[in-house]
Amino acid sequence: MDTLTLTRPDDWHLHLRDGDVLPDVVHWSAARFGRAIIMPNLVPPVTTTAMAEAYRERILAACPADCDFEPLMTLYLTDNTPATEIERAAASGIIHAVKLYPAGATTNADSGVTDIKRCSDALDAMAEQGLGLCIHGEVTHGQTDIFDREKVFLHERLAPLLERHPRLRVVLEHLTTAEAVAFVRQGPARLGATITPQHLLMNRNALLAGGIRPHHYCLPILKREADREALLEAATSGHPRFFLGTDSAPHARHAKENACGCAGIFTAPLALELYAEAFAAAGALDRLEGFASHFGADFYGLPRNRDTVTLAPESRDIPDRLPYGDDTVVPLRAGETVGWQLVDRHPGKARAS
Ligand SMILES: NC(=O)N[C@@H](CC(=O)O)C(=O)O
Ligand SMILES: [Zn+2]
Ligand SMILES: [Zn+2]
Repeated sequence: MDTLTLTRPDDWHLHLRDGDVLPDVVHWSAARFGRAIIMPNLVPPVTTTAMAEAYRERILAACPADCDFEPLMTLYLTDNTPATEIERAAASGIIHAVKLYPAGATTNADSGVTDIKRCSDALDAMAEQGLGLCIHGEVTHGQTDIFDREKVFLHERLAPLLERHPRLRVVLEHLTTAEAVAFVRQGPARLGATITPQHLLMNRNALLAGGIRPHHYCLPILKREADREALLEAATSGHPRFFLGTDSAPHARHAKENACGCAGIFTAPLALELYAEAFAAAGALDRLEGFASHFGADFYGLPRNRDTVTLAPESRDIPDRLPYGDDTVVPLRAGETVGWQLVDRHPGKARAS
């Protein structure tokens, strides 16, 4: 089979963490993607423009010397984010979205929003400034079944939010259900969505059948096979409001292999390769470039990348563990293989600006 050359893709949902693990994490993404939307759920969260600027500098310092990776920063929305902070963020030129974590919904979401109506001023300012809202779309009230949290969020939270803020651009992150796919399709042109490789390749059997697999635990949690099929259909459909967002989310090995293991799957070392696998299995490799390299940039109003990456359909072994500061991290497919290899990157040629 032939190699596959694509416009260099971007990752519209990425966790890089901070501190001594940063150099161990960022190079994987920088080798594959031109830009990435960097999630702000650090401890403490990135709630101000000044914090985002400092974090961006730390990311750039941790990048390999020859890379031209561009971190697109985000702000962490809280009940108290003032409209002035949104204006500062928009004026900074380095912040490209604001992230809504419903309080308690996921990893480091404790400072998230308790009631989105408290954020009306900030959301108005975002619509005014053209700054989009990225959403972890799950309700958090304890009684809602974990498998229903996304579905309930769509109708109880997202639909009213879109109505109250008719000019706000929204990205519903990491879709996991057929309901979410339908919601986005029926939604307005200002509603986009990202899809992860794990949700294209696995259903909840991969988490729970024949033993519990903590490295397959992420939020929103893996759903049924019918949901996976709907996601794969959406991703490979050529619909321009579905685009790539890996949600690569590293955690130290012991924090995952734990009686109370935390949520997040580390896919950065093989993320693009996993998408190629999913698209190849669907017979839709010709649709990968739109999903991975065009639609996200178009939605964010940014120029498409000019350079390319090349993948070959050759099996690559994935190590059991990878370095993670003083610790190790277990990537998806640890001790197994992925069916594609990154063979070449043609760097240097900048994006149109
Ligand atoms: N996806 C996850 O399971 N975890 C993410 C947070 C998130 O994106 O919800 C993380 O930061 O670890
Ligand atoms: Zn999330
Ligand atoms: Zn995430």
